[in-house]
Amino acid sequence: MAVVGVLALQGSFNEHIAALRRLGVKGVEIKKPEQLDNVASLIIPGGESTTMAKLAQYHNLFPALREFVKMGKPVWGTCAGLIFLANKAVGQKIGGQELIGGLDCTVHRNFFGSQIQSFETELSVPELASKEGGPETFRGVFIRAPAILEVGPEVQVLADYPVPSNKVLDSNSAAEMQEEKDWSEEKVIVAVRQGNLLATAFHPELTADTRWHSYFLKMASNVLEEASSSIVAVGGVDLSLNKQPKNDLPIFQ
Ligand SMILES: NC(=O)CC[C@H](N)C(=O)O
Repeated sequence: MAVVGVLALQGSFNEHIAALRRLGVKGVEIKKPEQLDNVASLIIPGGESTTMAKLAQYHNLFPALREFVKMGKPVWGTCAGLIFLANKAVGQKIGGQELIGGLDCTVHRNFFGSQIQSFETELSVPELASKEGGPETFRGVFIRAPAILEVGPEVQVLADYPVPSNKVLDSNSAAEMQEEKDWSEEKVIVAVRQGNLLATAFHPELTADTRWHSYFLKMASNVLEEASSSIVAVGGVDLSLNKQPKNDLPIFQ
């Protein structure tokens, strides 16, 4: 199994590396653009997306990260990493922040409120249920978490979470949301997959449950296998790695 790169600018990269280690897989820290050449897949951890974006700009990582995504290499973004991968982010500071883009969705950066409105919940994730009938629920750790408000047609929703419908419209704090008794329910999306991209609004690396990491490793090996078989199919010209994301550039707000 090839090593997995973990973007190590800020946030929970050590926890991702430890989770990979528990599965017998080596995670390597990525801090510079050229280090991306040594890995076949990448995890972008949670943390503080504006800080991470500033550090990524400082190290000139954005062009290489966009190229990595565009080439169809497997990438998983957790929490701030999800924000990084989104084509469009709302609820940001004026001026916004640079994104990698590629994931056809609109993400709300602090949808569930501030740090003190962080929470844990059991999520239903049918994709994680084992064939032997293992649990399909997963303990979602949401820390100042984003939520996905809209997805494009190529995005597969893996998990969602119920919230009051007016919350989706005007994004009050999670505390206000709990106080409103007579809310009608709507759902926001908290885990998605789009081809080579996986994104979760919560932090699987902060739990002892490695099923999301296993899911990503399996997804990555399938994506890479498909890519290498298409190289053989077209005599050395890898068409699958020239796929363009739906929207070429992320929108900054
Ligand atoms: N836990 C997290 O990764 C929080 C992400 C945070 N909402 C941000 O904008 O960076």
